[in-house]
Formats: sequence, C-alpha cells, structure tokens
Amino acid sequence: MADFDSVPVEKFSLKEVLITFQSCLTDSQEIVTDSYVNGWRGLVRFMNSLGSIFSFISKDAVNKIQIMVTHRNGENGDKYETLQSMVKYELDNNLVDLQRRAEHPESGCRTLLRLHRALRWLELFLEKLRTSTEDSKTSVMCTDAYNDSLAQHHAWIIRKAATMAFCALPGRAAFFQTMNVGSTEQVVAMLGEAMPFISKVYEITEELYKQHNLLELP
Ligand SMILES: CCCCCCCCCCCCC/C=C/[C@@H](O)[C@H](COP(=O)(O)O)NC(=O)CCCCCCCCCCCCCCC
Repeated sequence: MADFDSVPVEKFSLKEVLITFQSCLTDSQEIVTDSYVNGWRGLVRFMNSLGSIFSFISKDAVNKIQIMVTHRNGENGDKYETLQSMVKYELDNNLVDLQRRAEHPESGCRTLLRLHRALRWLELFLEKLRTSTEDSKTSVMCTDAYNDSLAQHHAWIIRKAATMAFCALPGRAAFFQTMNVGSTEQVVAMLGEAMPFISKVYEITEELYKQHNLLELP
C-alpha cells in the first residue's frame, strides 16, 4: 500500500511567480498578456495559501483574471496578445466605457487597470519586505503599501475589510517561510532580483494608460 505521508509534496516557490513578470516584456518593451495574467494567477495561489480570510480578495482577482482570459480566448483573441495591442484594439473599436460603466462593463482596459493598480501595491509591499528588519510587522507593511496605492480607489467598506484581513497576515518569519524561497538572505536577494521587472512592467503600463488617458476608467 502506498505510504502517502512519505511522498514529498512539491511546494511551490514565490520565486517562480515573481520571475513570471520578467517574461512579460518583449524586446520592443510590450507586455505579453498571457504572462501578465499568469503572474497574477501565481500570486493569487500564494495568497490562497495564507488562509480563507483573503478569499474575498482572491475572488475579485480571479474574476478579473478570468475576464482577461475570456478576451484572450475570444474570436479577437489575437488583438489581446499584448497590453499595447489590447488598448489599441479596444479604443479603435469603441469597446471601452470612458465615462461610466455601460455597454462594455468588462472591457480589457478597465479590468487590466484594476490589476495594474494592485501591481503598484505589490511593488510597494515587496520593497518594504525586502528592506524590513526582524521586528518589522507584515500587517503594517501591507497596510502602508495599500494606503499608498489601492486604497485611494476603494470604497470605505472595502478598505475596512482589507485592513482587517491584513491583520491576519503571519509574522515576517512565517511569511518568508510560506514564500518557500529559502533563508531570509535568499528571500531578500530574490526580491532584489525580481523587483526591477515588476517595476518596469508597472511603469510601462502606467505610461501606456497615461498616453491614452485611461487612468480613471470607471
Ligand atoms: C498578502 C496579502 C494580500 C493582500 C492583498 C492586497 C490587495 C488588497 C485588495 C483588496 C481588494 C478587495 C476586493 C474588491 C475589490 C474591488 O472592489 C476592486 C475594484 O474592482 P471593480 O472596479 O471591478 O469593482 N478590485 C481591485 O482593486 C482589484 C484587486 C486585485 C487584488 C489582487 C490581490 C492579489 C494579491 C496577491 C498577494 C501576493 C503577495 C505576495 C507577497 C510576497
């Protein structure tokens, strides 16, 4: 009879997830939609491993990931190959609600914007983790990163629920362990390696949205 307890369970490492953002960039600095979405998939998987208190956040993220996948799998999927081609295609064909959500409540542009804002939270949070010390609190780092980014776009009730959930985050040592990257030094090194790519992806998307005046899409 197989002894399942002795079978090593392959735990996934956050390193693989964060590295996905490296593969988002093409030589011409476009962002590949599939890689971007895969990066988010991995992040959500990691968040789920932190406990069910985060499931209301993960539900919304999964929903947005799914909208992007549906666009990609649709008959005009090739137009969604990169974020740049998506913006061009949706704007050229009037597929974006610019004033209020109406005919195109699930455009790629407005959906991606929500993930893009969350990427800014991630960038801030990871930088805080990278430069933190033993007595730093993950909940405080997470809340500060949130208040400086996503919170401005969220209604009071969401802010309240999110801030409450952050209090349930494990402490720094346990959090680093869950990342499954190795020692603290290895975590810090991995973050230092991955962050420039995340920042680059954020900057390019921000510039793209700014150019087309899409940063406040309803
Ligand atoms: C590690 C702890 C996880 C902290 C997650 C921080 C983000 C907090 C976001 C709270 C969102 C609450 C859910 C509702 C959101 C929506 O209202 C709102 C607006 O959407 P709408 O315009 O369609 O209505 N949606 C959003 O802003 C998008 C939120 C997407 C959140 C993705 C979060 C993924 C977190 C991945 C964690 C990985 C941590 C890795 C650290 C080493």
